Amino acid sequence: MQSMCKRETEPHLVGNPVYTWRNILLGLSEVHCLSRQTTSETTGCMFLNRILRGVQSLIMASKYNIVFVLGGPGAGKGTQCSKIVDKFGFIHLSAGDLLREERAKPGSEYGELIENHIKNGTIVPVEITCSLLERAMKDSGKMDFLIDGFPRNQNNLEGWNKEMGEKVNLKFVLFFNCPLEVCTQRCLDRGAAGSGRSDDNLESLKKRFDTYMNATMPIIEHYEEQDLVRKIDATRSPDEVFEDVEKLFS
Ligand SMILES: Nc1ncnc2c1ncn2[C@@H]1O[C@H](COP(=O)(O)OP(=O)(O)OP(=O)(O)O)[C@@H](O)[C@H]1O
Ligand SMILES: Nc1ccn([C@@H]2O[C@H](COP(=O)(O)O)[C@@H](O)[C@H]2O)c(=O)n1
Repeated sequence: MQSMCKRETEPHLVGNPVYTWRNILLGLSEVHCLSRQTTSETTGCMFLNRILRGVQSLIMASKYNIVFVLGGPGAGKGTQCSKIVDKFGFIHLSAGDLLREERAKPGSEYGELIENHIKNGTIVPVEITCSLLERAMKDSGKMDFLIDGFPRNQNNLEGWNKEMGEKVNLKFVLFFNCPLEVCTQRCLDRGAAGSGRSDDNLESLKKRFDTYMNATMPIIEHYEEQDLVRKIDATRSPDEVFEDVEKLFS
């Protein structure tokens, strides 16, 4: 049977609501025509597949698109995220920034706990971080997010998967690879330039690196096994790093 109308089947359109509804309606109208004609089972399956693709596309369109951004303290995650935002219109949510904001709220029930974790370079329980992230996502009214500095340990990963796993489409994990010495110097310079961060000092940095090596690297390895990690050499200048980054979003 001849196709009644040209359909869009390009993979990049999957998730696009117009494409989704168009394919569902075309599939349904073809099934309707088929039911009035004698035709093979194979052709029927083809049209059913088309409908299923449309439904799948609809489900994808209703999910948040996520890129996790990971790397050591000072690797340049925030710097690159702001360039991605400018060029590709994502919403940047930094888990660390959200925790610092929560800590600063007068009367926050978690303020003290968050400050203790930040100073010690340890990781705040996922229930707190995940709910801050989900609230920020909902409040933005947008669908495409860079989630910077998350998931940082097994507890982050499990809590996120439980609460958000079904609501998101994880596109990839952007990993800024940078040696400890370079990262340390960047954070110390940031502190000296007046970042005001209670953890841009040598004592906190040692603890943050410990957490990074022992708790965050296994998470990156976990995503590597799923072929989701896009590793970038973050030792170069911000513009040079971005040349590689933008290729992943184009
Ligand atoms: N490619 C780069 N070369 C040199 N300096 C950089 C580069 N990228 C960022 N910086 C500087 O290093 C410091 C840390 O950068 P940034 O805040 O982007 O890192 P981060 O990975 O988000 O850090 P953190 O995890 O501690 O929040 C900043 O002062 C920033 O200006
Ligand atoms: N998922 C996270 C992210 C951050 N933290 C705490 O915030 C500190 C600063 O994080 P940056 O990403 O801004 O460097 C970090 O050392 C943690 O104490 C967290 O608990 N969970």
